[in-house]
Amino acid sequence: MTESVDVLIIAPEVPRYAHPGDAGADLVSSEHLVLEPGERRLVGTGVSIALPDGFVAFVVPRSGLATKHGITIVNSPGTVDAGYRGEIKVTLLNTDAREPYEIAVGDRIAQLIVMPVSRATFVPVETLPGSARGAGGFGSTGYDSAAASDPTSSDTPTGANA
Ligand SMILES: O=c1ccn([C@H]2C[C@H](O)[C@@H](COP(=O)(O)OP(=O)(O)OP(=O)(O)O)O2)c(=O)[nH]1
Ligand SMILES: [Mg+2]
Repeated sequence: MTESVDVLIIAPEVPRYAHPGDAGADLVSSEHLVLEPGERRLVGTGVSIALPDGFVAFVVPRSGLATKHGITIVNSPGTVDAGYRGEIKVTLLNTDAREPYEIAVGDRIAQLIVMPVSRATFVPVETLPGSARGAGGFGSTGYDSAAASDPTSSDTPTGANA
């Protein structure tokens, strides 16, 4: 599916997909900066978009920057709402304990994933329907590959009448 997205160009270039079939279009830095170890900075991309209603764009890190230089995005995935018309910016963080990281204008610093999104209508209820998982989370299924939830576990309703 190729969605047409209006883009206001301030940056050196339109966000590009490196290869056919890539999910993320690269976002470039519109500024020169040096991220010191442990430093975070809001970095402009020079790009503003108008997503079709019913779509969202996620701002996510590039794996090469993460693996080789410890550069990540504090609020990954950053959420670009369909109604947003401001410049897309990226809150980069240098997680390297020792090395600063220099970014030049035009360097690809993040990637943008455009995808359909549904909006929920939240309906207040007294009790939620039961489920195999129930309220289990945060490591409730254990850690080793052999650990598995008990398939015979009963569905446990939650909420006021639990
Ligand atoms: O990484 C990001 C995340 C968000 N945004 C822009 C697009 C988004 O539509 C708007 C609001 O984002 P979010 O809702 O995450 O921020 P907030 O702190 O809740 O601000 P607001 O009160 O404006 O919603 O900021 C970015 O440019 N980059
Ligand atoms: Mg918000």
